[in-house]
Amino acid sequence: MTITIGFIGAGNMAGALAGGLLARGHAPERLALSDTSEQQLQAFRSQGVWTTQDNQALAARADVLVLAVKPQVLKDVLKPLAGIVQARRPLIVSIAAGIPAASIERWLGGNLAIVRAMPNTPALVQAGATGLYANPRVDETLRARAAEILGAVGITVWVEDEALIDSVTAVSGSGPAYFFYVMEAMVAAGRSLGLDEATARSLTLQTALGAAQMAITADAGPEELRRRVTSPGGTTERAIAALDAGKVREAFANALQACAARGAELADVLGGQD
Ligand SMILES: NC(=O)C1=CN([C@@H]2O[C@H](COP(=O)(O)OP(=O)(O)OC[C@H]3O[C@@H](n4cnc5c(N)ncnc54)[C@H](O)[C@@H]3O)[C@@H](O)[C@H]2O)C=CC1
Ligand SMILES: O=C(O)[C@@H]1CCC=N1
Repeated sequence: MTITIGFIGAGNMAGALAGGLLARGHAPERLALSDTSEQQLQAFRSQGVWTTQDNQALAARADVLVLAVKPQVLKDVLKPLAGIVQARRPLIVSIAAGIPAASIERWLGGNLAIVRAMPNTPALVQAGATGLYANPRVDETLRARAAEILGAVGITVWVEDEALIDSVTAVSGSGPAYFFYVMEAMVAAGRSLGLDEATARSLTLQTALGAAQMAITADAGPEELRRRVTSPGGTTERAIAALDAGKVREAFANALQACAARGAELADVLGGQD
């Protein structure tokens, strides 16, 4: 891509995405990052990426403007950029959880091509999963461009209903945290069964990796794969019965519901008028 991709906010997710683009061979001089914190920019500047603490200067050179600040500060970050954005008309790619495309468009002066993207932190190890939604002003070329940027760090899927971005957030955006939570619980349980920390940890993590690799490559879905582990009258059966008795499925349903609802709440609280 010969276009310049500019990131506003150079934190965890922007770092992962920019790192993925560099690893894919995107020219460093075609990347630009801005952040109020100079410390966040140093590592990228040393790789030849253009950096600034001035968001206006960043917006003045970006063909694609990736919004990677927290949802709580997005409005204040964008409003001063409306003039420069209206003059340059970059593709806007927002990774901010909850904030509707219409709010972003309004804060930036209207009539803009906007993609909402919901990536996740495994992007840091090129194993990300991103859901994408495009507003009606995004044509096929711009769709391909957005998918190429997010595709540098993992898989991408499109949703055609913006409300489904909150569902994507519930499954994959926040999803890594659920798996880490399960890992924490398994390590702790392994320790209480007499394993030392290092042993419980390495067995847990390798099992998570193996299960994910199997689930991605196998000829069968997770339910069948689970059945193949579960010998009738054996040990796994007892474990799954205990998980069912603990209503773990219901807990996951509630967790994802709460996550998606928080996305909608952020839209109401932070994305409202003005
Ligand atoms: N962390 C995650 O798992 C995911 C985060 N997101 C979204 O990505 C966005 C960024 O999240 P993280 O990277 O985790 O946060 P972060 O806190 O690591 O990065 C945000 C960066 O924005 C900078 N910043 C703050 N005010 C600024 C301003 N006025 N101008 C320029 N830079 C400014 C901060 O210094 C910081 O480096 C959020 O909107 C979040 O909803 C989306 C998917 C997953
Ligand atoms: O927790 C959050 O709000 C962000 C969005 C998805 C993952 N982290």
